[in-house]
Amino acid sequence: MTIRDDHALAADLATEAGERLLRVRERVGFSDSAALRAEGDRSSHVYLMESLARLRPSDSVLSEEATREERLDPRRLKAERVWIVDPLDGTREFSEEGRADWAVHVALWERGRLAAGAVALPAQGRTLTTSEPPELPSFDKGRFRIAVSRTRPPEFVQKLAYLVGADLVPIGSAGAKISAVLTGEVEAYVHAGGQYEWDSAAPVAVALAAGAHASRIDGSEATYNQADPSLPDILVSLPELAASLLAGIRDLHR
Ligand SMILES: Nc1ncnc2c1ncn2[C@@H]1O[C@H](COP(=O)(O)O)[C@@H](OP(=O)(O)O)[C@H]1O
Ligand SMILES: [Mg+2]
Repeated sequence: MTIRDDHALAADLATEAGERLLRVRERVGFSDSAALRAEGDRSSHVYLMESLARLRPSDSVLSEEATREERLDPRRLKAERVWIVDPLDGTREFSEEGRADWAVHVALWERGRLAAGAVALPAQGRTLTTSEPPELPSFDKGRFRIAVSRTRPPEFVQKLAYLVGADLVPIGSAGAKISAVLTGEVEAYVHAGGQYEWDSAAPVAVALAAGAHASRIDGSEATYNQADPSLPDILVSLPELAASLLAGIRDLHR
């Protein structure tokens, strides 16, 4: 692997981790889905940790699959550069044969902001990256589509869809849902009720680089590398839709 810069490194690592996950699916099979999920999470985490230790030895890493002690390591809060990774986002969908809505997330946080990121969608054969952000589709007035969790859709989102004139599209994985906004399968993603920094850091980095709207659902900036990695809600949309979605969410929470 030749390492050009942080954007290229994020893309290369996410893509390679994704190819390894496709091989794990082939090797382990789908008959014992718990075993497949565990092997996918573990092997992808080990690959990303070993690669980052070798290629960026001075940087810190925050990974979903790290131990609690590793995640709470106070050195991360003093570090200038922290890689925030989700080795397998949409673990449930990864373990279901035929599903392509799962992802590998690799983001770099540097001195207070997301500096680079990549989302690999291995079963879709593509990686979205900050080095070459996707060109956003344009939005014509009319009904639009909001991606929601297949298994944990926020309670208010059905009402929100009614209010703003949208249809809900259940998709697994935060990375796959945010990618769906950037590639034109849906126009927005709304989540609330629980999530962590690794679920959104890389896809939000790519969304912002592409010119999409990405924020907390109250409109404030999503901030990363906090002591508590919980980041329970997120809104990503085409820029034209952000104001009406934020207004709708505000009305429903009044
Ligand atoms: N209420 C909640 N609490 C904690 N994590 C949540 C959550 N809802 C979704 N997530 C996490 O966000 C990711 C996308 O979820 P979903 O597919 O339901 O939209 C999943 O990551 P992992 O697959 O990495 O665990 C899932 O665990
Ligand atoms: Mg995740």
